[in-house]
Amino acid sequence: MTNTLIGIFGGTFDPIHKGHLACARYVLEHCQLNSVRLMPCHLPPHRATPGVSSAERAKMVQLAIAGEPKMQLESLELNRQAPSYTVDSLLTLKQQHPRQPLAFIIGMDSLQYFKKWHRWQDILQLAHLIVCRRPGYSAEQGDAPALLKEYSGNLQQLTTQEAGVILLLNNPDFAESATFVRQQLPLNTEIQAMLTPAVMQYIRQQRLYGC
Ligand SMILES: Nc1ncnc2c1ncn2[C@@H]1O[C@H](COP(=O)(O)OP(=O)(O)OP(=O)(O)O)[C@@H](O)[C@H]1O
Ligand SMILES: O=C(O)c1ccc[n+]([C@@H]2O[C@H](COP(=O)([O-])O)[C@@H](O)[C@H]2O)c1
Repeated sequence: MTNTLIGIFGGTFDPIHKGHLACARYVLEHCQLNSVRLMPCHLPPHRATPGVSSAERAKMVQLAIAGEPKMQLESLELNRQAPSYTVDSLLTLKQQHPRQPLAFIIGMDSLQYFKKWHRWQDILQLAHLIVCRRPGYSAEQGDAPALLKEYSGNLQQLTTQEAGVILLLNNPDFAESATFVRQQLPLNTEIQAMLTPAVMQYIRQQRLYGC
C-alpha cells in the first residue's frame, strides 16, 4: 500500500484547547501526514451530552485551526442524529477513500477504555490508532497493556498495513484538559492561556462556560 495515510482526530472538543492542537501538530510532524482532520462528535457515545452544541464546538474547532494549514474540520458526525460511534464514521470515511489507510488519533485516557467502545474490533479492522501520551494516564492501566501487546506497531506499518496497528507516540506532556477548562475558566483568568485567542473571544461572545 503506497497511498497517503488519512489522520482523523475525533473529540468532543468542549472546548478545543492547546493540548488538542499540540497533539495534532505532533502527529503531523512525527507520522509524516499531509493533514489531520479534526472531527467533533455530535452526541458523544460515552459521556453526557455537552451543554455546548456540536455546532458551537465545531465553530471553535474552525477558529482554533484557522492558522494551521495542515488541519481541517471533518464535519461528518455533526448531522448524524445518533450516538457518534467512531466505527460508523470510519465506515463512511472508508467508503469515501477506499484506497487510503485511516489512522484515528486518541489520547492515552481513551486507549485505557477502548475495549468498551462500540464494535472496537471493527474499528481496528478499519483503521490504525495513533495514541498520544497524556499526563496522569499510564500505558500500564486499563485496556492499554493488552491492546499494546496485541496490536502495537511502528510508523512504517501505518502505511504498509491497511489497519489494525496501534502506534504509541513519545510526545511530551500536554497538560491541558477540557474538563479543567470548563471548571476553571469562569474562576481564573489564567486558564484562558489554554485556549487560542480566537476561541476565547468566541466563548466570551457566546457566553459559554459561564463566561
Ligand atoms: N492534553 C492531552 N494530551 C493527550 N491527549 C489529549 C489531550 N487532551 C485531549 N486529548 C485526547 O483528545 C481526544 C479528544 O479529547 P476531548 O475532546 O475529550 O478533550 P479532553 O480534554 O479529554 O476533554 P474532557 O476533559 O472533557 O474529557 C481524546 O482522545 C483525548 O484523549
Ligand atoms: O465509538 C465509541 O464507542 C466511542 C466511545 C468513546 C469515544 N469515542 C470517540 O473518541 C473520541 C474522543 O472521545 P472523547 O469523549 O474523549 O471526546 C471522539 O471522537 C468520540 O466520539 C468513540
